[in-house]
Amino acid sequence: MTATVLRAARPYGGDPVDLVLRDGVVAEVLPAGTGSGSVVDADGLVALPGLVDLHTHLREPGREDAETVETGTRAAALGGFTAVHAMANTDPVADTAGVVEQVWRLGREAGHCDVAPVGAVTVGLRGERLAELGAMAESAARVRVFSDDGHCVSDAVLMRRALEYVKAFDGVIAQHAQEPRLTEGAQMNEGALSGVLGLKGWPSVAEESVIARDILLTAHVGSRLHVCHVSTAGSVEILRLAKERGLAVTAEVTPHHLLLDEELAATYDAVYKVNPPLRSKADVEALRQGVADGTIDAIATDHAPHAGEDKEGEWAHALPGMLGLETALSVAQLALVDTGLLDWAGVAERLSVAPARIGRLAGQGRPLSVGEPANVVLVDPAARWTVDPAALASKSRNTPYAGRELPGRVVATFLRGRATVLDGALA
Ligand SMILES: NC(=O)N[C@@H](CC(=O)O)C(=O)O
Repeated sequence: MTATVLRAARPYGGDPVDLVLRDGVVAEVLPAGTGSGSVVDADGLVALPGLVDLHTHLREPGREDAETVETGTRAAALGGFTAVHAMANTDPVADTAGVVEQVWRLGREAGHCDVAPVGAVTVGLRGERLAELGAMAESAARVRVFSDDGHCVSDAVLMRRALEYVKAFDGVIAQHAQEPRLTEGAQMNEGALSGVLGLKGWPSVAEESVIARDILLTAHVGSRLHVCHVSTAGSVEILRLAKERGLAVTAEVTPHHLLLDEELAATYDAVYKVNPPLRSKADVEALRQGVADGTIDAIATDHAPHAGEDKEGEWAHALPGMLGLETALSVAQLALVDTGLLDWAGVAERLSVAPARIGRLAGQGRPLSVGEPANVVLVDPAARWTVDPAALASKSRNTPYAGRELPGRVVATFLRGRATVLDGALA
């Protein structure tokens, strides 16, 4: 097979080299300008391992009007991702081997990136009895991450059983930490602003109390817990304590919680309505620090496409959720790299290495060294682009960054040596 030479690419932002991709792996790492093969000019571009998303809503089956596996994974590749975890809150819910295999197969057929289906923890996400976790783990989809995302596994006995069950196949329970009674009817962050705007508040303690309980349960049964989209300073503090004790807990934060805050609710534009809600400026700062010091292991998009009618009209009636796949790397650069909190190696760790490790995805999140799978993204950190919702590959338009200029552009993405994106467009 002809080699592809990523000419003068800068792995992790370091010195330029020629990365030679052949037969699906990084075949050689040579002095810049010396590799031979089909050349991609990567001068000035940062090379990172292909990004891995722990939290993507692909909406298929059930809401193909908002997204499909094909359109969602296309958006993923354009965002620099070589693998995504597809959330289970589909219709039907991904709570059986049949549904997760269907999603996994659709991902293979689309071919834009690997799709790792997430299995539901409970049947129908109803929080009443465990789904067939073992059958999903043993299916062709090889499920390792289980989540009732959008719904919290609030029953302590069920949560304990789920944590115990997944130990058998090294699975992880990804908890959407939201105490249901404390968040009934909640619309935005609880605080002075929610009072002023007349929108029912979602208190931080609704998230923090579940995280604290789950950490204790995990420690008790000796299992693995992952906390989805952490959004408060208090959650970061609890996670920091748990990690100091060496507990097997990991956590993710979304790009939007690292950049946007609750003041956007004052627009009453439901594009800013999301679950968990945008928080205070102090929370945003604590989340950034948490990512920088490793308390938060991963950045995960929570890409949540919604059809136009579900986001129009009154805030209280709109569905929560924002697009994320095509802007994640740019937002990470803006919030973390350009602020000096993280270098490119840190970005690779949070957006590729850690999510692959947490999801137990073989062949993803690997170093850019000889013999490793050639999953690579090339990003131009000097580029600037203005987000045009109509130009996104996602089937939905609910980006919170419409009209906003962002730094950093994905130039190319390679999945096992094959270009899925070249010159910023689908290959
Ligand atoms: N994150 C979101 O705001 N929305 C999620 C589900 C959810 O977490 O409520 C979705 O599926 O749209």
